[in-house]
Amino acid sequence: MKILLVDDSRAIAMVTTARLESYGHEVRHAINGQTAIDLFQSDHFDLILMDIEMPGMNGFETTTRIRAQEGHEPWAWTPIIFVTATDSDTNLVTAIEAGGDDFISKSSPESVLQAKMKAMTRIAALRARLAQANGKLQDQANRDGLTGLLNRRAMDLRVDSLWEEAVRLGKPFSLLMIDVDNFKKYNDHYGHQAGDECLCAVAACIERVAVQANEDQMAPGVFAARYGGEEFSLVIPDAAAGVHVGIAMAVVEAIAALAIEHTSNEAWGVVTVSVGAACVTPANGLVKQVFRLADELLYQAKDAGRNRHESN
Ligand SMILES: Nc1nc2c(ncn2[C@@H]2O[C@H](COP(=O)(O)OP(=O)(O)OP(=O)(O)O)[C@@H](O)[C@H]2O)c(=O)[nH]1
Repeated sequence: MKILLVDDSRAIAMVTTARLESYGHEVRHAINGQTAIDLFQSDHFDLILMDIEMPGMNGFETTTRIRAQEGHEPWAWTPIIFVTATDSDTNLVTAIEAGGDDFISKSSPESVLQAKMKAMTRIAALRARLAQANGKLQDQANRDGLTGLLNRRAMDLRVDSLWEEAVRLGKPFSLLMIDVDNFKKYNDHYGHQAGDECLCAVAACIERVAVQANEDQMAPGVFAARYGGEEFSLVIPDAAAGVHVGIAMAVVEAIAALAIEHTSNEAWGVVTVSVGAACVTPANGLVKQVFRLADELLYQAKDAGRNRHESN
């Protein structure tokens, strides 16, 4: 385990560190409460061993502050064991109230410290697995099950905060609505399963355009999402005026270049998309107006014959 040892006595800290290292743990020492908080902010620990009596900020207050910091992160909980010379019931109650998990006396035999470390190692391993599982679940909740792109809910959440920032800083904000042309006919002709595969290929292609635009520094932070059905979005949070037009053009060309056969998309014979590309600069008003504008432009692209983009 990686342990943060908080103790105002260098001599005691040296002895404890040597013991813990001999059990195979990695130890960082904080000489006071503030240093402990600073280290906690900049590093990750599996366990904190916290002295109670320290000059200035004592162990209880340090713990309360650490817990307050953890409160900002869902699922974060670092076990804290108080280590003290005064092994009183009052100390135990205060320790738990302050957010501690256990209590050990400085006079405890080595075997007790060793046993507690074993128990904490198990908890640390469990926490790591839980954090990993939660991360995976969180990611799954944000992804569209078919295409793997961000889903509508995750996109809306991101758009809300990006829009707020763009309005606050007076930055441009662009949005592309991308719709597969004559997709009902594709399903009718090739079947629903083939339709699903086609949507996956289209999604991957849109994602590639987004990654490329990011890598080229053309549109930092651009991301793709499945808006719903056969409709996708590209959100461009901050790009120079006109960049949305270039990206819209790139999407239209890249999808046609996939050359996925679609005989009922008569003018082209392959799968194509239409794109409505809206840019508001500087961002102002409500974000739903940008969606409405992108939708209007998309319908103009459909009316004008499909396999094209319309931009403002
Ligand atoms: N295979 C498959 N089809 C889907 C999925 N989601 C939506 N669709 C189909 O997408 C089709 C969309 O049809 P329409 O809204 O009529 O649009 P369109 O045929 O693409 O015509 P235009 O948009 O005018 O070019 C419908 O047939 C939906 O069933 C999906 O996840 N998988």
